[in-house]
Amino acid sequence: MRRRTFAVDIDGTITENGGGRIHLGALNALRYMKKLGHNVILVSGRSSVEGYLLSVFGGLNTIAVGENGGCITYGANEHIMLGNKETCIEALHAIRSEINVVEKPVFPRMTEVVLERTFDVDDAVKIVNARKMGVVLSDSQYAIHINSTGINKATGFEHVMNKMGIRREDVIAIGDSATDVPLFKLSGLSIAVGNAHHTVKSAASMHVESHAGDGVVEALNKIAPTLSES
Ligand SMILES: O=C(O)COP(=O)(O)O
Ligand SMILES: [Mg+2]
Repeated sequence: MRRRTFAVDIDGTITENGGGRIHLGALNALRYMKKLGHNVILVSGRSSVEGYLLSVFGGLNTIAVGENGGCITYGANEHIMLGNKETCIEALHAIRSEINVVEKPVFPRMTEVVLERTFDVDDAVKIVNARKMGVVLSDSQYAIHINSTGINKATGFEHVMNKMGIRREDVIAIGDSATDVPLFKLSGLSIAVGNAHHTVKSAASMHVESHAGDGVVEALNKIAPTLSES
């Protein structure tokens, strides 16, 4: 059997709703993929520790890419950090001098700044680009992230691919928002769940009708016949 690697988003993908509750059918289906011998790795804008703990308790590969690609956790004391949080904080101050923004109450971040979705991202992008601040902003539909330039879910997941010798053609990405698009482009097969914006669906190789966790179950059922190919 050809081992595939599922790179799976969390919020809006393996959850039941915006509240973050895990869709047990989706988790069960992903755990079954792991049982078949495939890799299943969470790639999220959440902290890498949240993703790591979910991977442990969820029975997936005990690796997690968090902070929108800025931090990869391989174990309790093994964290790889990509990006410079100081630069992101400077950008926050620059944005805040012109726009009212609120930091989202999330678990501590090592490499990025996370904001509530209470402002127009494009307005903030104009501010940081005009000042050439070396950051990128992205909206996961759950939060707005300020990461160092060049840091996104693809760069974070590439660290895992290099460490594990995973080929792009063997990666299957599943996600729901703009922050998953870099991962889609990196993957041999990418799947957008039904609640994804049409621009996200267009960036994926396929999309399903069902939303979030139900969409993950639908997607895995759809591609199951191809997974047994060598
Ligand atoms: O943006 C976040 O913090 C979480 O969102 P994600 O799991 O969909 O990447
Ligand atoms: Mg998401």
